[in-house]
Amino acid sequence: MVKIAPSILSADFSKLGEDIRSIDKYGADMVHIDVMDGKFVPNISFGFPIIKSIRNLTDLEFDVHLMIEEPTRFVDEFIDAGADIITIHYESEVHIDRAINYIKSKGVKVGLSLNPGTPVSLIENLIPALDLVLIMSVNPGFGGQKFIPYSLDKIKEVKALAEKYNKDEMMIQVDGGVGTQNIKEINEAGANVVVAGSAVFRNGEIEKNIEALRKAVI
Ligand SMILES: O=C(CO)[C@@H](O)[C@H](O)COP(=O)(O)O
Ligand SMILES: [Co+2]
Repeated sequence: MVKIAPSILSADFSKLGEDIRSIDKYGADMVHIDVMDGKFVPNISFGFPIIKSIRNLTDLEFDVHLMIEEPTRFVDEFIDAGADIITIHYESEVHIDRAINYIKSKGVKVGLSLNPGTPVSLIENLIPALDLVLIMSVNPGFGGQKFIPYSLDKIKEVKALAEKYNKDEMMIQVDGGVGTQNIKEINEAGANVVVAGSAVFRNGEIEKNIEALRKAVI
């Protein structure tokens, strides 16, 4: 069963607490939290205070996606704010292996994200250390973009590496442009977690939208 991680970047921030309770109530599997610094990506989203303010609203895992330069600088603060999974971008650290090991040493799950233009082959040696690989199916920075079709090939490549290194429990997560129109083929390609922002929060119809995603993957 594919897991659904709503991206709160698309939530209604005038009632964020209500939206967090709704995604929990209507069956989300984790909360995807997109942190953007305006440098690594051309957008700025939110940081520690927002994450702290919603932490006690749900027991769902906080899946924190760091689209920031040199994320290792702030790992401790994101953990203090409530992160359960910290995903950093391959492109955001010179010594990505050290960054991964540092996050692991803190006892939280570690994910590695690849931009659409970054080949899967570059991360093969890192697979054994990872709890999650995040395949960006849009160029990072904004919700509501269109799914990039060749992402399906990258999902299959990551799936093959997970099998090669006996990482059956590794999360293969896809992020960007996921909806009822493509969730089934994304899951069949090998993804076991999908991030969905606009597809979940569209028109504020959270229950209906999550149900439609669940139905579309059957
Ligand atoms: O990390 C990102 C964007 O950079 C994603 O998590 C988006 O926020 C997903 O939004 P949709 O494409 O599902 O609307
Ligand atoms: Co994201």
